[in-house]
Amino acid sequence: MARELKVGLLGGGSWGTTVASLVARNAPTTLWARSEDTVAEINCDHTNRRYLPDARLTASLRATTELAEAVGGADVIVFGVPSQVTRATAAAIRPFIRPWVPIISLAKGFELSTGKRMTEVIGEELPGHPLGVLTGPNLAKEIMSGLAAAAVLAMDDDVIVRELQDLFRTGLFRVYTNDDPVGAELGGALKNIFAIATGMGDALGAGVNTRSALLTRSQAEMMRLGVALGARAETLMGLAGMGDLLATCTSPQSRNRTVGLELGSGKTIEQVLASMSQVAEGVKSVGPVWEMACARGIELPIVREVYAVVHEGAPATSAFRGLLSTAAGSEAEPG
Ligand SMILES: NC(=O)C1=CN([C@@H]2O[C@H](COP(=O)(O)OP(=O)(O)OC[C@H]3O[C@@H](n4cnc5c(N)ncnc54)[C@H](OP(=O)(O)O)[C@@H]3O)[C@@H](O)[C@H]2O)C=CC1
Ligand SMILES: O=C(CO)COP(=O)(O)O
Repeated sequence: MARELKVGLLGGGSWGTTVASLVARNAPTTLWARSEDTVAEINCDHTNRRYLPDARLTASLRATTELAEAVGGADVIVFGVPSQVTRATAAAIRPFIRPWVPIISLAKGFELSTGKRMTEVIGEELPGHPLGVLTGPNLAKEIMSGLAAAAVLAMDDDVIVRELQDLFRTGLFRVYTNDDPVGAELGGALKNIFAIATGMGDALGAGVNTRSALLTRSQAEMMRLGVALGARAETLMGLAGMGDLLATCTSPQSRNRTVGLELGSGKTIEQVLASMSQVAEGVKSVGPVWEMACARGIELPIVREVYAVVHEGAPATSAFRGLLSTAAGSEAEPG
């Protein structure tokens, strides 16, 4: 079944290119990137050195700068652009896509202006399409270097999700189905904020005990807000939540953790962003997430401290003083 489907994937960065290369092993796949150089390199050399310096891509993967060519004949569309350009990209493909084609989102962020999840944004711009997310502890460069990984493909429709599972999986990329797309999407987006916190702590010399406490309390914050926003707790305990939290908070490859490391070393957020050429979604997500928590009266001490460093110019050292000064009551309570 999967071999008969044509796939159009939007986004020629680290993750869009990685997923396109995996899917191209299973089905004809066309990747859209806005850069002519990236497209020419993928088609001629089967590489995308700017984002995946050492990776060799599946030779059958085709790339184009034309949206119509990527999505016009596609049976499945995959969104791999950063969250803040997802709405514009969805609007731009509207004239070209066929009705009822399933759309899978890879992005792990919230829209800055609305606080919406990416499948909400895509659904508003492209109504009438089955929507899903592919997410989990999936560092692009690791996967392209041939190391095994696992992900969840989450959709409300359990027939479509099983048909699409075969598109994404390979021998080393295990794809589990999941019927809680809201929870899977929230887990992937929320963990980025905690990776910034972990990076700050590591830069300040946190020990293994401290980091373990921070990760565990991060998981508790993810559960508190995630469940209030409609996630199922078991989804947040799985690959899309706990799994991705562990990967992103501990890997030197994580861009969000790197942002935290740099903030912890004393740089301002402006200096950190000026030195980065890749997206770290947690920087934009922390504002909407903090607002959602405040609006619901949900206490998230770690998110509060990351917000203060990113948006209010507070030093990372004061974030840790702030966390330590929060009274430790019952483990079931915030703090
Ligand atoms: N990297 C990873 O390991 C993983 C990332 N993700 C998620 O995937 C999403 C994409 O991240 P990733 O691929 O890593 O990002 P990268 O920073 O590696 O690449 C960003 C891509 O977006 C493109 N882009 C930027 N602005 C625009 C725009 N205005 N219109 C169209 N395209 C644009 C860039 O194009 P150009 O090169 O022309 O600037 C580039 O192709 C994020 O939400 C991320 O959280 C999820 C799992 C793993
Ligand atoms: O989502 C990711 C791993 O699952 C990638 O994390 P970063 O965006 O922090 O690199």
